[in-house]
Amino acid sequence: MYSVKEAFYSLQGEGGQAGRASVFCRFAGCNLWSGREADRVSAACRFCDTDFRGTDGQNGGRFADAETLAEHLVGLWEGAPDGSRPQVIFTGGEPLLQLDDALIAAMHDREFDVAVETNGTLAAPAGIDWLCVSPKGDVPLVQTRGDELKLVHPQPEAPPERFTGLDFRHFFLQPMDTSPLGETRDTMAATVAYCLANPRWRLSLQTHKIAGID
Ligand SMILES: C[S@@+](CC[C@H](N)C(=O)[O-])C[C@H]1O[C@@H](n2cnc3c(N)ncnc32)[C@H](O)[C@@H]1O
Ligand SMILES: Nc1nc2[nH]cc(C(=O)O)c2c(=O)[nH]1
Ligand code: SF4
Ligand SMILES: [Mg+2]
Repeated sequence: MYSVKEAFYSLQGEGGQAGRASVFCRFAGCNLWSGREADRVSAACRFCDTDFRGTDGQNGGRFADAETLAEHLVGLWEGAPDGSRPQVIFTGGEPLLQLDDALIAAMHDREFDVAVETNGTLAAPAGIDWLCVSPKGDVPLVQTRGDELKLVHPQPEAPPERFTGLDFRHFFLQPMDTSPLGETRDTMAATVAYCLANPRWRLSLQTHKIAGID
């Protein structure tokens, strides 16, 4: 059984695949925050910009098996058959609490590339085509390889230097959106300055927020 908060067709907003049309599957639940505002200050991850509680969002629900969920997600693809590969992005919440070999295989059977956005606290299954790991504070990192490491910045307990030795093809620094915290801190300047001084890091902006899309 899979619990999905919401699913939708949009453009990947962040990281090295930014701008690519994708079906998003947002799983319900996370191991670093309950999702309740009252718990935010005491959570292991405190700056989350996402509502991942329950299964009541657009195209959300509970799905009995991988084939059923895969059919549901394929049905949300709106792109023309132009020779490009369709992509599904599994996110959340924390997708690695639910994503398994059967669901990856079911999407591959339907000719979809599989991308994942994870906090890196759980080992990723094999066969993921684009793995994005986004470490959180002082929480131990288990998944130390992947396609991109996308660090939200600044996090006093997660300085970028801690991660440059890891096995990733791309290193992105993404300015923290402080609006979920009810703050208006300028995180952009520090993020730009770090990338200018440390050129193996590239700037990742949340372009979907600029574009006004999901
Ligand atoms: C909502 S998380 C879900 C996937 C997974 N739990 C994770 O943290 O990577 C998706 C992406 O949004 C990023 N993110 C969450 N809150 C953010 C914020 N306030 N500002 C910038 N990025 C944020 C996360 O770091 C992650 O890369
Ligand atoms: N457009 C868009 N791109 C995204 N990339 C990662 C997202 C996420 O919440 O995991 C996200 C999202 O929520 N929307
Ligand atoms: S780990 Fe990801 S989904 Fe969980 S609270 Fe943090 S940003 Fe949100
Ligand atoms: Mg998001």
